[in-house]
Amino acid sequence: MFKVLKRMSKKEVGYVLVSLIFIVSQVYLDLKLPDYMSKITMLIQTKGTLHEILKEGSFMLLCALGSLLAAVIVGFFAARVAAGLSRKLRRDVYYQVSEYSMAEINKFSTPSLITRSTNDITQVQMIVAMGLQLVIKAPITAVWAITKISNKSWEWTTATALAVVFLLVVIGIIITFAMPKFKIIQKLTDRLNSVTRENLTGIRVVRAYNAEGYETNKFEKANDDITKTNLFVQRMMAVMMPVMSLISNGLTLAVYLIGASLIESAVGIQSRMSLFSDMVVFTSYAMQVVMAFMMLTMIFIMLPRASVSAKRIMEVIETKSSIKDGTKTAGTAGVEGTIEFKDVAFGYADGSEDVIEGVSFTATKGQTVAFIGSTGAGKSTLINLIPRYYDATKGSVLVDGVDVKDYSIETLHDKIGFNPQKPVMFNGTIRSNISFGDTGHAPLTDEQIWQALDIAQASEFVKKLPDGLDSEISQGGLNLSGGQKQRLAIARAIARRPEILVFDDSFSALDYRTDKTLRDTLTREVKDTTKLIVAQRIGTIMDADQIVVLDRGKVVGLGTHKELLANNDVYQEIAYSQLSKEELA
Ligand SMILES: Nc1ncnc2c1ncn2[C@@H]1O[C@H](COP(=O)(O)OP(=O)(O)OP(=O)(O)O)[C@@H](O)[C@H]1O
Repeated sequence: MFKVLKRMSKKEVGYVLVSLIFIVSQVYLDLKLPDYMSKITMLIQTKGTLHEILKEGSFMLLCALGSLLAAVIVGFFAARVAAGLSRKLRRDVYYQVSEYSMAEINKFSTPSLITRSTNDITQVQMIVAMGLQLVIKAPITAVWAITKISNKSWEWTTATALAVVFLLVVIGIIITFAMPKFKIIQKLTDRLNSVTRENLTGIRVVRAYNAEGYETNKFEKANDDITKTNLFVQRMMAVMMPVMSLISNGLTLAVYLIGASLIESAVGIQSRMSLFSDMVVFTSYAMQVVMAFMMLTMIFIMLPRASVSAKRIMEVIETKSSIKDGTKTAGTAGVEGTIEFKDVAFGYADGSEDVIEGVSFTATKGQTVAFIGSTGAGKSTLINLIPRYYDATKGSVLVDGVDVKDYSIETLHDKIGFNPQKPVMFNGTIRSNISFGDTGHAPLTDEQIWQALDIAQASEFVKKLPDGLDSEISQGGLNLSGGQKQRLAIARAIARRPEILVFDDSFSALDYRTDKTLRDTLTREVKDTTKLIVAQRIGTIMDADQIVVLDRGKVVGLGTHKELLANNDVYQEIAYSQLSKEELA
């Protein structure tokens, strides 16, 4: 929690300090009220004039108004500090996560990162807003009120001390039982998010497989768990409030009982009067002490959950990306467009088995290099090493003759047009999706966008849309077909005008004819661009300059279609399972 608070800006610290002045004034004014009450009581008993009573009453009213004003000002500053801090935290989390490699994102999981940047930050915001008012006010009030009553009758003081002890016991019980529950609430929120997210993103599959019941059970379990935990905590709170009232009312009663016996045993009207006035004042102060402890209890209730949240936020902020940015902003002259893998190995987790081993090959400028292999052979993993979504654990990946680790990430990504296995579309228009991403080139003209769409075989369907390039694309491209999304994603990569184009199974949703036309157009129109193509279909890669055959993470064949068909068992097996001898010839 402390680490989170340290992230406050100087201005916010300034607000806290100013609030401090107003909090002290508020406590001072609140504790002044009983004095006026005492004076008014005395005046009434000693038959003071109406003018005198009104005068004291006006001061009392002014104090109350002053206290109210101070409370409003503190509330205003507290809200500003809390909102400012949470904005900063959201920003810090966002920027940190943007720098994460896939390894860190997988480590936290997407639903957890979403909970951390929303719900967890809200918890911290709430505790800061309330804490600023209560954490500072409660102890000041308690100490100040105690000093005010300590010189009165010891019987009354003892009664107050007993009430405080009771309060501490209640707080202790709450901390012991509720705190562990609060700690798990955030984890349960993560789970609920994860289950809901999975169900929503996979809704079509869920329906198609009549798996609503199964998914509902999963959701109900997550929902029940969080509800039970919340109920437990709320019940504790529900018991706590009446117990607190009981203690404070019991204290008032005790003060009056003690007062009655003290007054009875006092001699003379004057001393009785003074005792009565003391009793009224004491009750007020005692209430302030009890109130202060109640405020502290509120903090104790909220603090554990907020500190768990703060820890979860700091975990994200303090986790550094395993991908360290390099410094180079240019490749070696004369070898532009070259990609070289030198004895590369990679495993997903520390100590886990390598899913890629001893991979070596070179693709030169303008070449098309294809990767083929059975499911899980490591094709996607291999090409993910080029834009450094993961870093090779052994060997090196060179782009333009320079190790990818030595490039600044921005330079490296500017060289690559990467097309992941699942095409990703963003909320916006076709234009915004194609001209997505700053490449350092001038902004794309409509002509360039249409050219990219032409190459990607997407212009035909875009032209048919009523708003052409300005047609809306909904989040995730839900209003597009799988093939349309793939073509737009391919157009986006081409439009970047990169040195290297990487297609991870990007032609799978295209029919054979479109697949062939697209590849022919690519070869013709972007002939100087190096193309790396991962594919399942032999037809897609037959014309490649080089084909890398992968099997269980190892290169088991390297050559042209003809060479591999003649002498590579794995390639032959894949090829003959898809096409006839005549088609392959
Ligand atoms: N994020 C990940 N964490 C751990 N293991 C992974 C991860 N992604 C892939 N793997 C494992 O790495 C191996 C290679 O997977 P990869 O996705 O590279 O195969 P692929 O050849 O592209 O398969 P496909 O053709 O089905 O896409 C598989 O055994 C897979 O289980």
